[in-house]
Amino acid sequence: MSARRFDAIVVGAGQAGPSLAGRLHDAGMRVAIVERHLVGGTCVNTGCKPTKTLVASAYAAHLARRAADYGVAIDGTIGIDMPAVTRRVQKVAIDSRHGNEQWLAGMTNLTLIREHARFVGPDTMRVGGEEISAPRIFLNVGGRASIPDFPGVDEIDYLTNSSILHLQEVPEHLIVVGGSYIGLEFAQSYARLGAKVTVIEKGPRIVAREDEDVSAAILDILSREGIAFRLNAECIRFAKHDQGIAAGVNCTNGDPQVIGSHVLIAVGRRPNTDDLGLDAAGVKTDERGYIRVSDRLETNVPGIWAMGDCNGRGAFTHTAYNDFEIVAENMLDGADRKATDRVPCYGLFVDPPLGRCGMGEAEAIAKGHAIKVGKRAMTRVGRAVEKGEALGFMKIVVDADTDKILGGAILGPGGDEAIHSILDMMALGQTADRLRRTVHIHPTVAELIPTIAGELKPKE
Ligand SMILES: Cc1cc2nc3c(=O)[nH]c(=O)nc-3n(C[C@H](O)[C@H](O)[C@H](O)COP(=O)(O)OP(=O)(O)OC[C@H]3O[C@@H](n4cnc5c(N)ncnc54)[C@H](O)[C@@H]3O)c2cc1C
Ligand SMILES: NC(=O)c1ccc[n+]([C@@H]2O[C@H](COP(=O)([O-])OP(=O)(O)OC[C@H]3O[C@@H](n4cnc5c(N)ncnc54)[C@H](O)[C@@H]3O)[C@@H](O)[C@H]2O)c1
Repeated sequence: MSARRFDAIVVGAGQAGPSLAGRLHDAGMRVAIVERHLVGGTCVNTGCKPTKTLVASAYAAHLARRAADYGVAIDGTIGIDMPAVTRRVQKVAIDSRHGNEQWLAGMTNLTLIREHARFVGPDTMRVGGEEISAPRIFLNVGGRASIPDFPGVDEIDYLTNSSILHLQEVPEHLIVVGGSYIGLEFAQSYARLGAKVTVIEKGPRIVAREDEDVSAAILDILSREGIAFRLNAECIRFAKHDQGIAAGVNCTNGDPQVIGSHVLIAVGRRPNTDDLGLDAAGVKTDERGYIRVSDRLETNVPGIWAMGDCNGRGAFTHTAYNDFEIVAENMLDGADRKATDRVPCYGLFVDPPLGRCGMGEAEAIAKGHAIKVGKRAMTRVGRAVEKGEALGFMKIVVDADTDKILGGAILGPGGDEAIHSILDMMALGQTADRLRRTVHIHPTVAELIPTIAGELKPKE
């Protein structure tokens, strides 16, 4: 069988693939983009967009219940129309997906192939009943929920980040396994929509990649909203129960178990590289299946690149998109961009949100930095107080020897936005003293960032 020839093949229409396909197309190439499921990938269909839409509905419910705090009288009870919440969540995802599809359809020299792609050689892939080949292949295959082999897991109907977004009813008692980014966003959303929620986390604290003060503050905020936490939950196991599902949380002490109506498993992601035929192309992965890439995102096989979650260099939409920029500019504009150039950054969209950039205190110390830290509680941030949302804190971590900013964390109203004022200074390699001398708008949460940059204290 002779393969249909293209100038470039992009596998996966997630967060890097379509943008790259667009640039290659505009550069005059004949491009195939292969997508086996939904255009837009995880972020658009089952990740960022629908979850942040759900978070917004949950916030509205929360604020409505707090109306009296603001002197607003609501006559009657606050009800949740879950089918309407889900319709809204799905509409935002579907509109975005359709937008992406229309954009791709508008490219005359681009072919969207709705099939699973698998290598049969270093420049050839099987897609459905045909083979296609190109001198350049770009992998943007993303990842999926990892479902460990918990005892009993096959006997229950569990939810993932994908299926939970279609619920038509508020769960009576949602058990969330995994106390990290995915688990906590859903836990708070469903609690605010009226579910009883228990988070089961095997580690001693939630969001363990964060500094301890961040984990503790988020635990406090979520606990105050009535979410129950079972930490140090070793040997998680499941069984059917008269009232739904029983989750065993501690094998050593026998019985302790949580009985819930629904279980969401959110214990991490795994890359979609196991069914890509990478061996046929000779592309190497690490022991967890992430495709090994150089800083320029080239695999070990010339002519094959890997972008986004599947290369293990980032796990976010903005890192996937930045991967596209790196590959496109290096190839088409003669640039020399690298994944190592970017300052790590992300949000955790519980309410109030956490904005993060660079290193935390623990990481900075572990990497050998002597550090200074500036920190301020949201109770001392005017805008947070005025909004009636004075929860959390902000902090900045600075190298004590060079005064260079190493990282920041803002947990509080607008923390996901305000963090960019620290992030941009870091991207420009600036010092805390330079940040201290900037003037920020009053009254904002970001207004106090120069102030904390001027109140740094040495930290052991
Ligand atoms: C619940 C949840 C919430 C999230 N929230 C945020 C957030 O707020 N902010 C943020 O930055 N990130 C968030 N993320 C992470 C973000 O969604 C991902 O980092 C991002 O989607 C990665 O993009 P990608 O292009 O690498 O992969 P994906 O978006 O996963 O796209 C990969 C595509 O490749 C396709 N594919 C895979 N294998 C093949 C094959 N062999 N042949 C053909 N097609 C294939 C898949 O069907 C998929 O469409 C969230 C993730 C989840 C799960
Ligand atoms: N706001 C965002 O940007 C956002 C939101 C959601 C997801 N994401 C991306 O998706 C990725 C995956 O998120 P996640 O929360 O699923 O995974 P994660 O890897 O961040 O956390 C998994 C959590 O589950 C716990 N865990 C692991 N195995 C367990 C077990 N057997 N039993 C109980 N608990 C267990 C871990 O200790 C950890 O707390 C994140 O790394 C992030 O990059 C980003």
